[in-house]
Amino acid sequence: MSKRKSTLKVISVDSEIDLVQGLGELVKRLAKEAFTRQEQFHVGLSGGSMVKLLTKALIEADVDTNRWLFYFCDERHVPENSEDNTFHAYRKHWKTELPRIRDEQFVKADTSLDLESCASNYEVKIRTEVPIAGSLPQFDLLLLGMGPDGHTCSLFPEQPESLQQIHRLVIPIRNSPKPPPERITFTLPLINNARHVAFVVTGAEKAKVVEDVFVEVDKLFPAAWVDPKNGDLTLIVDENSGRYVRSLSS
Ligand SMILES: O=C1O[C@H](COP(=O)(O)O)[C@@H](O)[C@H](O)[C@H]1O
Repeated sequence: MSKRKSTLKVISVDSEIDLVQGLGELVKRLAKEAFTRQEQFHVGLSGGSMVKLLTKALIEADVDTNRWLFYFCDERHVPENSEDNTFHAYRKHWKTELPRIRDEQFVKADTSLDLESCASNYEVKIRTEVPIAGSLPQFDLLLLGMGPDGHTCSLFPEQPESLQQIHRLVIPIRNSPKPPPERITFTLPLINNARHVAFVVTGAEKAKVVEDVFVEVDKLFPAAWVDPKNGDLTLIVDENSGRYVRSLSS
């Protein structure tokens, strides 16, 4: 029996140009599908390498983002104008590269609140904005990255208790092994209620963990817990990170 309930689709590409194209096609298709059900397309963003890749993908796909709403699967608890803040990173790029995306399309965390309030306040915003399915908010798409240690969002292998959270949808993270130390993050119940979760993972230093997570489904790695219960799971890898998962690609 498969170790995962969802079916994994692997898109393995040979260049960044192809990766950007594949990501652009995916988001465009999922947005179109969402608009057959509802007025808005609800997308959860990750930080790190995703910022530049998604920016390029949206430009390349030349997609109308007018009715998209952007959320943050995790956020660093730092001032909004800090270089470490994920909203700041997107805003900085999109202001010049995707100027049609408006500030009010971001549903962002209020990092001026204390850490605990920042997490609980963001959960309330998500419960208010995102359509509900099975009593939980259901994102149309979550775009996730994965670190070389197998962390995703701000769920880290050193903090396995964060994977056991069943009541809260957004939790505070203290002493994050990766700086900055204070963050908030989506939890597994929210992540696994999404209609579609897509990981985008690049770089040779992640090849082994990609195998551990997506072939072995080794639960030592938080990313291996991502398994949308009624949704689809896609992995987009480049020639370096995807070295050991070629056999899974369609
Ligand atoms: O700290 C974080 O790291 C992960 C992975 O980042 P990457 O640069 O290795 O792709 C990212 O997905 C997450 O949002 C971020 O807070």
